[in-house]
Amino acid sequence: MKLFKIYFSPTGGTKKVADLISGQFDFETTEIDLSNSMEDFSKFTFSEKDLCIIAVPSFGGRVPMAAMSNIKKLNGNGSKIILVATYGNRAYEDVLLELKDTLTTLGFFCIAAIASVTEHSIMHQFATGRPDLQDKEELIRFSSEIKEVLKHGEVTKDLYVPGNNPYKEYKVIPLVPQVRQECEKCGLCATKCPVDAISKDNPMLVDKEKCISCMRCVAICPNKARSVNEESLLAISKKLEKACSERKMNELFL
Ligand SMILES: Cc1cc2nc3c(=O)[nH]c(=O)nc-3n(C[C@H](O)[C@H](O)[C@H](O)COP(=O)(O)O)c2cc1C
Repeated sequence: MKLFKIYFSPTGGTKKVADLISGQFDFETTEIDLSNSMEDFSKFTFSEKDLCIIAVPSFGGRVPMAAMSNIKKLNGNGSKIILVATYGNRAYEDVLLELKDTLTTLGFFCIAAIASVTEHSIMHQFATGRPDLQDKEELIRFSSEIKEVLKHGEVTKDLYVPGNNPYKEYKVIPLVPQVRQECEKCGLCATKCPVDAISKDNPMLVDKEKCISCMRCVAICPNKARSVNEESLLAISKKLEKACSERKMNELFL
């Protein structure tokens, strides 16, 4: 059995979770980074003998569009798949259902789903430091349960995952990171932007229409030259404080 670890992880939280889960399976592993705009996603071939793990963050309760457009280039060919939604302690709403619907149509067999809380990539005061030790133990336990089900061939035919269809309408978060003088135009952000929103010739130039506010450029800038507007951040944080503050649990659907 081969394992494919497929993820969209602009700031690394989702990848941490995907790494943790895939690390529990002792199979030869191929990584597929859905944020790599240079990748040819149609080249990957899966079979009934394979196991895939797909992990994406909740962006407004939906699968990020940039991830979805690359997911749609995959061909499952009967491969089993574990669905993972990460979220910043507010809600993941329709992410697992959207993943399940899409991947089933693409020929994958959804055998399990996990919702995992990870530090909020915009408002870091929510779910700070997660996945923490307790999360890690839970994710390892979830993986063991999935392994048991696989071992005994007791996989459910029609996996239940929460969510609504029609899916929640995606509301764009109006937070395009700004560039400050510290920018040395090294171009790292332009190379790593999942939607090519930053000019490679002049990284000070950002296409606001293309930007998905994923915060990758903010997270990876070696000079910390990118940040979101403090006032807007404060206003959004205040709005979400109640919904995000109480510790949410990770969940397993089998
Ligand atoms: C544009 C955007 C929208 C988000 N929407 C939600 C949301 O609806 N609910 C939530 O709990 N967290 C939300 N988050 C937080 C992310 O889901 C969470 O931080 C995730 O771990 C980010 O993954 P990454 O570290 O792999 O980039 C959002 C983050 C971004 C950047």
